[in-house]
Amino acid sequence: MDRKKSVNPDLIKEREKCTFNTLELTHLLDGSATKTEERHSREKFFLEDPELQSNVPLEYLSHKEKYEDAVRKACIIFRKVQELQNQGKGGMDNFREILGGQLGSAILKDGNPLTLHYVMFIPTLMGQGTFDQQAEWIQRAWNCDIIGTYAQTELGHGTFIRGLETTATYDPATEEFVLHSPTLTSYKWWPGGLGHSANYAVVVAQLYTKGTCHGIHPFIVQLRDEETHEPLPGIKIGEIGCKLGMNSTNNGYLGFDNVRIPRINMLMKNSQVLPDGTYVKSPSSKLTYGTMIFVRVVIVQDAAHYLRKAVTIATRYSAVRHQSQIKPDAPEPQIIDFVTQQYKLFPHIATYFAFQYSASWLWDIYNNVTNELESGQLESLPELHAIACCLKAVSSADAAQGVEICRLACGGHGYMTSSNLPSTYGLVTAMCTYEGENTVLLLQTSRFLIKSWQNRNKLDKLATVAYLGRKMSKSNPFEKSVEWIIHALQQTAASKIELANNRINARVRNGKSYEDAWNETSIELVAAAEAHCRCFIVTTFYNTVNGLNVSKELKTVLVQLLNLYGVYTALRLTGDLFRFTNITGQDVETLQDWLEELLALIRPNAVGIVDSFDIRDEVLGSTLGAYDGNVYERLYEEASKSPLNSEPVNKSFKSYLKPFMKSNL
Ligand SMILES: CCCCCCCCCCCCCCCCCCCCCCCC(=O)SCCNC(=O)CCNC(=O)[C@H](O)C(C)(C)COP(=O)(O)OP(=O)(O)OC[C@H]1O[C@@H](n2cnc3c(N)ncnc32)[C@H](O)[C@@H]1OP(=O)(O)O
Ligand SMILES: Cc1cc2nc3c(=O)[nH]c(=O)nc-3n(C[C@H](O)[C@H](O)[C@H](O)COP(=O)(O)OP(=O)(O)OC[C@H]3O[C@@H](n4cnc5c(N)ncnc54)[C@H](O)[C@@H]3O)c2cc1C
Repeated sequence: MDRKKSVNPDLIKEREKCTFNTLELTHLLDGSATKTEERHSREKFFLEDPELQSNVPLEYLSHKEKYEDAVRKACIIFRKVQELQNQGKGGMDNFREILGGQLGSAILKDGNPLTLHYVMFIPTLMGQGTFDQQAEWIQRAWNCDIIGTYAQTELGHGTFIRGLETTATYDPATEEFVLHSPTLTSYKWWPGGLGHSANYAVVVAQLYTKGTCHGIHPFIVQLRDEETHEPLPGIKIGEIGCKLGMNSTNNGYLGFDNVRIPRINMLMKNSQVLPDGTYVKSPSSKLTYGTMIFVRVVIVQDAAHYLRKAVTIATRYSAVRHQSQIKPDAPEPQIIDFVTQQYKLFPHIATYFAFQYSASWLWDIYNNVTNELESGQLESLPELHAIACCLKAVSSADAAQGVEICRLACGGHGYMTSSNLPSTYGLVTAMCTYEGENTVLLLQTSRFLIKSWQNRNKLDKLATVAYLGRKMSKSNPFEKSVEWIIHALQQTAASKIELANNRINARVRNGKSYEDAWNETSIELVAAAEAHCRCFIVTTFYNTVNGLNVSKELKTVLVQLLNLYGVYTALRLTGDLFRFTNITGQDVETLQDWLEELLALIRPNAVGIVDSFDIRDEVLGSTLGAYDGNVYERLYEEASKSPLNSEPVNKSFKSYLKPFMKSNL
């Protein structure tokens, strides 16, 4: 971070007030001082590369130019990643940062056309391919001799993947599969990089052999000539057009007209088609869905990273922006001194920590369960699926809302693209839809919760739902503590699950089918899954902070953030607490007082906390959030980049305005 330039005096004062060592927190969040150093050197390596600089702000480029610039940069980025990997530097961290919201979105502000190659194509080859298939494909993919994507969603179906229409029909005479798109709605639609970047794809299609449909399976399909990049015969391919955000990701469409691929291109780790067409079943049909779990897991971390960028921008801006008056005749205060402003910002700072700790927990569990699956143990898969679904849903939804609140907290200047908040919102809100639409994912979690509730006496091995098996008391006396909040959230989640279960049963007793009863109860089921997830996030935050070995000063701040997240969550669910715990109106006032106390306690450290995130100015990419706080100079400088300002009079004056003004005389 360049700290030499003149820094806004308000930010200097804020930094002097900070009561803890910001570097200690930076190291804690990175994992260690060495990890921080590695990150700095990685950032320098990428961000100071002259080939990765942009002269013209992205917004002023056409759709085509944006794509072409993104491909150019993506190639440079991944050449550099390969360089680092070859030097044995960084491993997985390089991918995490360059593909995710931290470093990746600094260089490719509106998405990376090669992300899917790394985040879904290679992981699917690894997770679904046999050893032979891995040997054949992974090295080529890894070297980027081929570029792939993950083509699952179709025009007609994204959520209900059992309803996909693309067919892969086995022909034993030639030992080939014939891929076909029988309808317009069966065209693949959405895959990142599919439009013009990828030449291969993992295509998810309905497998037919010996006249029987065996459901959806993944196939490796070549789409374009490896030399000329021309689409292969029978392949109809293109880009789907402009979107709310992510306009450089080259999302594409794809149709097949009886395209033949060799038998060995079906990914056969879990189920196989033998040369004579005999189908060998997978130990679990859900193993085909493995890549989706992986991506949901990494999205939680990504959502946290985008949120911390947004709160850094809005908090620094709020410290340098002066507006209005709190007392007559007093100077205009920093807007961060308005308690409503603190309420907009600080709970989202705390939320970042909450998501970060849940994301780390989830990543570890994901790796454990993946190892178990490798050795044929499938027992933990449903719990992993359930917790990954709700964490992906809640973290993406809250991060999107948090980014939008940060934008609003920056007033008019937050609406400028140069604040980087609109584009960050575009990237984050997409997460609510991709990799499983959030409502749908919460319903997946509630499926697991209902089953867990029905088996609540046998839950000892299931960590995330263990509380359902404990006797909980509605009369647990109120205390101003996170322990009480966790207990209240458990009570709430358990009661909501129980109620939803009872409502389904009642509907079934009244003659409804289980499926209709489920649909009629689905508002409550979603609410139950959300309550369960929020309870999990607070509990994980609590367990993590309690287990940390840090200085007293830093611990104090982390406990304040934990308390703030807890009380903020509890107050968002006040109605539920009245229904399911013995809380009184007086207790809610106590919680409200506590929230306000915490905002005041966090206020002197707010800038220090976001400084500890140690996000370089280039990564923030914001006129409002830079370390030096020179907001107005940056806004003015950015305005000068508008192509309209390159000439004093635009030609439209002569063509339209002047004749129009004259004709009005
Ligand atoms: C060396 C290699 C280098 C590579 C390194 C890479 C490193 C990366 C680092 C990280 C970088 C961080 C950056 C992140 C950036 C992320 C950017 C990503 C961009 C992504 C773009 C998005 C891509 C996509 O959107 S792809 C398409 C995704 N599509 C979906 O998600 C579809 C959603 N629908 C479904 O999942 C299903 O259809 C579902 C679940 C809704 C219903 O399925 P189905 O009808 O079959 O099931 P049910 O009948 O409802 O249930 C049956 C049963 O199965 C259980 N189940 C369902 N799903 C799963 C699962 N996934 N796993 C396990 N079990 C599952 C379900 O619960 C039921 O169980 P029961 O017991 O019967 O109740
Ligand atoms: C930016 C972006 C990138 C993407 N990248 C890829 C990619 O690389 N590869 C790929 O294959 N796909 C990709 N997708 C597709 C994405 O995975 C799907 O859009 C997503 O899974 C949602 O499916 P859908 O669009 O069919 O929504 P729908 O299912 O049609 O959702 C519409 C509404 O219906 C509701 N709904 C649907 N089913 C149910 C249900 N069972 N119960 C209750 N409500 C329901 C939803 O809650 C939602 O409100 C991408 C999408 C986006 C936006």
